[in-house]
Amino acid sequence: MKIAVVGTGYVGLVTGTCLSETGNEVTCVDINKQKVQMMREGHLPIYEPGLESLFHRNIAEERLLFTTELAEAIEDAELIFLALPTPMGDDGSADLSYILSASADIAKLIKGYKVIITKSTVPVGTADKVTAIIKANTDVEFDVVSNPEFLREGVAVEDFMKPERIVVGTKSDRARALLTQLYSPYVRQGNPIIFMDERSSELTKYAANSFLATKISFMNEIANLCEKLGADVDMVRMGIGSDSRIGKRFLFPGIGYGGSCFPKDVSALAKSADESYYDFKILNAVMEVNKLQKVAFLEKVKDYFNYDFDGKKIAVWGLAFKPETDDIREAPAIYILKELLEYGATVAAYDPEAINNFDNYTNLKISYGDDSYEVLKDADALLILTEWAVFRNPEFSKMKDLMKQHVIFDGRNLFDIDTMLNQGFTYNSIGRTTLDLFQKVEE
Ligand SMILES: NC(=O)C1=CN([C@@H]2O[C@H](COP(=O)(O)OP(=O)(O)OC[C@H]3O[C@@H](n4cnc5c(N)ncnc54)[C@H](O)[C@@H]3O)[C@@H](O)[C@H]2O)C=CC1
Ligand SMILES: O=C(O)[C@H]1O[C@H](OP(=O)(O)OP(=O)(O)OC[C@H]2O[C@@H](n3ccc(=O)[nH]c3=O)[C@H](O)[C@@H]2O)[C@H](O)[C@@H](O)[C@@H]1O
Repeated sequence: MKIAVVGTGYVGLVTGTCLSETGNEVTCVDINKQKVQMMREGHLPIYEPGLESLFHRNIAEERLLFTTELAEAIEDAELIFLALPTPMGDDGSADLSYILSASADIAKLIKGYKVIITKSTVPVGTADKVTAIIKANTDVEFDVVSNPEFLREGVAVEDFMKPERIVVGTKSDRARALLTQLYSPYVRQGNPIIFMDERSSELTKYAANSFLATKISFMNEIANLCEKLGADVDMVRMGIGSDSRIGKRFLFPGIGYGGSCFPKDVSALAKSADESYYDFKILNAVMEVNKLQKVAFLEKVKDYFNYDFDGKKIAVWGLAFKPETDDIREAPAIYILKELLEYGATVAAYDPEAINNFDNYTNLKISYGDDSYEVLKDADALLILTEWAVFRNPEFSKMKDLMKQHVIFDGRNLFDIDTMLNQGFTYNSIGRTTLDLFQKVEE
């Protein structure tokens, strides 16, 4: 099939590449000229495990092309995917301007039947808006389909190639047949393509992200309670996760969810509810808990140093909002590092992939190391903010040789508490240790 993908970010580039992998001819279009040039020269603009080999293979087979010209991308394509940003607007709702203006541009260019497919996360009613805009600009036949994407960064290729489900919102039989044909290679293991109306499909995406965010905020509150009650959240997590009605996944407490999606999507759903005069109480609590989680983590650090970071060096492991990505959008590290600098600390940070993005985006006056150990030299404490695999099994003796004070604040519960105490570290993690325990260790 001939396909156009509009927008080549984390979703568009993975979608385009994975659709070309099953033999489709895909042209990806982006307004960012530098990015398109880079991809034409065979370089990936993002770090995403497993993407590079597929990207090179399909470029070499001439099934994956890149352009800055919308007209060129959509000319022969029957299916046009919109993988454009839908960022959080000033009032917390989803900003649809990219989607609506691209739809108008597409409408002015199409000459024959097209299916315009929204992959971006968009509020309920967007398919209707896109349909109205296209209708106002062309007499050509078309269908608008909602096809939300559920991939996770870091495992995006695997998620796209073997999705647990594909959701398609359309009332058109013609579009349904085309999408069934397109996606059949991806559901050979029997995972369903779930067809529904456009509005239900649009809401499914927000409901999924909001439910996962709710699980995380719930566990963060359980973790906070564990610290007050002297319980261990990892034990509680295993205890409840083995109940299949609850499930093991997305129960990890930490320093709050980040990324380009959960924060904006939970907010957008709450805003949609508001606009419909529905008070979605749970969502408001989910956002509030998330906002406070990183604040509470930092509060422990501030407490430990009596709010005085004069002459203190803080080492940081992890800047990305999660491991296996270079994405730093809404990463808790941004808030935490800004605050540490405000309080006068010197900060040295290491992340395997996200340093460039972090530095370009925040421009903070911190130093960056080439590896986990470099940043530890003379550090008064280490903060672990992202659970990259490379941090999981460090040489503790080497760490101690480098650090001035053997203090670790672990925002991702990477280590066993007894091991850390035996190694001689003052160790604080999420929902497992309390400041009281610190004091005991020091006595
Ligand atoms: N990042 C993720 O893991 C997931 C994101 N989504 C949703 O997918 C959508 C896209 O997200 P990302 O890929 O993360 O965004 P992104 O910000 O990484 O990429 C968007 C791309 O669109 C390009 N662009 C902007 N205006 C354009 C135009 N008029 N024509 C052509 N290209 C244009 C930008 O230059 C950029 O390359 C959002 O709605 C997001 O909520 C859904 C599932 C997963
Ligand atoms: O709509 C989207 O963009 C995507 O959002 C999330 O994917 P992603 O943001 O890539 O990452 P997740 O693995 O979901 O993690 C999100 C945040 O939650 C945090 N998290 C996750 C799981 C957990 O148990 N605890 C926890 O704190 C992570 O550290 C991270 O900051 C969803 O998992 C995807 O299904 C969805 O397609």
